[in-house]
Amino acid sequence: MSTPVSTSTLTALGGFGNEFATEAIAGALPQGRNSPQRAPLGLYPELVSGTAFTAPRAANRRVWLYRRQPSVVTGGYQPYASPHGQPLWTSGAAAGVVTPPDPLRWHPFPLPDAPTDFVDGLRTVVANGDVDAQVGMGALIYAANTSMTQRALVNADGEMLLIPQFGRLVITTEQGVLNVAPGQIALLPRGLAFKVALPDGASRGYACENYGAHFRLPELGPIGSNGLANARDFHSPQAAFEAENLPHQIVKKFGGRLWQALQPATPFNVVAWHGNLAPCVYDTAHFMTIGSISHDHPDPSIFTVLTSPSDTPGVANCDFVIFPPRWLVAEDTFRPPWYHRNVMSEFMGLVTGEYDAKPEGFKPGGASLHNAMVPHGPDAEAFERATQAELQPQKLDNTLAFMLESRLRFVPTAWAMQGSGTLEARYADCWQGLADPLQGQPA
Ligand SMILES: O=C(O)Cc1cc(O)ccc1O
Ligand SMILES: [Fe+2]
Repeated sequence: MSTPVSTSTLTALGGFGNEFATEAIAGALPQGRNSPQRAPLGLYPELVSGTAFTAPRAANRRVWLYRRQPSVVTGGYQPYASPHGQPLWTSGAAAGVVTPPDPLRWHPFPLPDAPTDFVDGLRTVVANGDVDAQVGMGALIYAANTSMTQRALVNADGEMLLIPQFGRLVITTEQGVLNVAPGQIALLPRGLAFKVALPDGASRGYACENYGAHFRLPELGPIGSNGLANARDFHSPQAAFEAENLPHQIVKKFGGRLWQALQPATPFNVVAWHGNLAPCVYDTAHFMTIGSISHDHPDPSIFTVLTSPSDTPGVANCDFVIFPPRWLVAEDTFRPPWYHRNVMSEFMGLVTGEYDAKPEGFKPGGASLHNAMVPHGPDAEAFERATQAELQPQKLDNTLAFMLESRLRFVPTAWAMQGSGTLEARYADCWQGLADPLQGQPA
């Protein structure tokens, strides 16, 4: 059942993947059946299936919408062309360039000069898999300065995880309104219409377009029944619809391409809904972080917020992992990440502050890529600092980095490698200062 919870801005529904029931007009939700002969208020029932009808009950996700007009009224689509064009939101491995076996890092991505909204401000940085196979994901950056007003986005290719880096987002969805600030994340189901307003003006952040299985909370194993991201801290909106029924352009991502249609009425016309497929917001400040209280640096899987599984148990299509403020107390331990090579591929971004493995070179609004088996770890400066430090309890504060980790190698786009102008030319040099301690000693 849905539990109403109060936040400062709205009364939201607490829980992850819960069976919620919400109505913007009392009595709008049918009782005892999903599709009565005549639904209350004459509304149209519409079912959105986020999983196959026959998916196991524990994984099954769907929502019933009760709306003023069903979404079939949108009508026909044309290929999308905005005033500025949007060829830079590409999908899957096939749309990328040849992937070098080097570690890659990007300076903060630029903000637009011209008026640019969320849709036109999206850029694919790296991607893997294939939208039609429902496998893989894209890691994107958005940089925008204009609110979407009479324009909505529908992504049929994947769910979208938004990670604002600066500037708040107000996201109007078919199922209600989400307020998202940096430090928080939003998860928007595949196929849901939404539009993004920017109350602070300019705004930048990261997006994960997940073509694969729904993000879910990870298993907790020996951690037990509490911890990491707790289900109750995810908030879905109450049903809300736009009173002003204005025409909207619908931009649809479908099969790796963008399409547009003009409909005479708003798609944000859902008066009531019930189900377990819903957009939600999560504040990373609520993450219950676990770490070593003896010695050694644990695997970063302890920081998993959400995971999109693949067909192989334990091998993720995508893990969304955060590095939040936390205490370091491990004794006789090299505290930053170890030097490593990983069969999984790692894309990282920084929302705020410093990341302990790269205190200087990795900047908020930038990104890094360490693909499968690409060696990486602390830069020479971080190594020097960590090996010399007196190991007092230390608070890593005012910081938030994240990682999108995937079983599939990430392929950078031409925009990431050239167009953005932000690829660091000599990232790998950050390790050149790592001296050989046996240099000069007799063999
Ligand atoms: O490479 C990185 O910075 C991410 C990372 C962090 C960590 O604590 C352990 C392994 C790992 O890949
Ligand atoms: Fe790593």
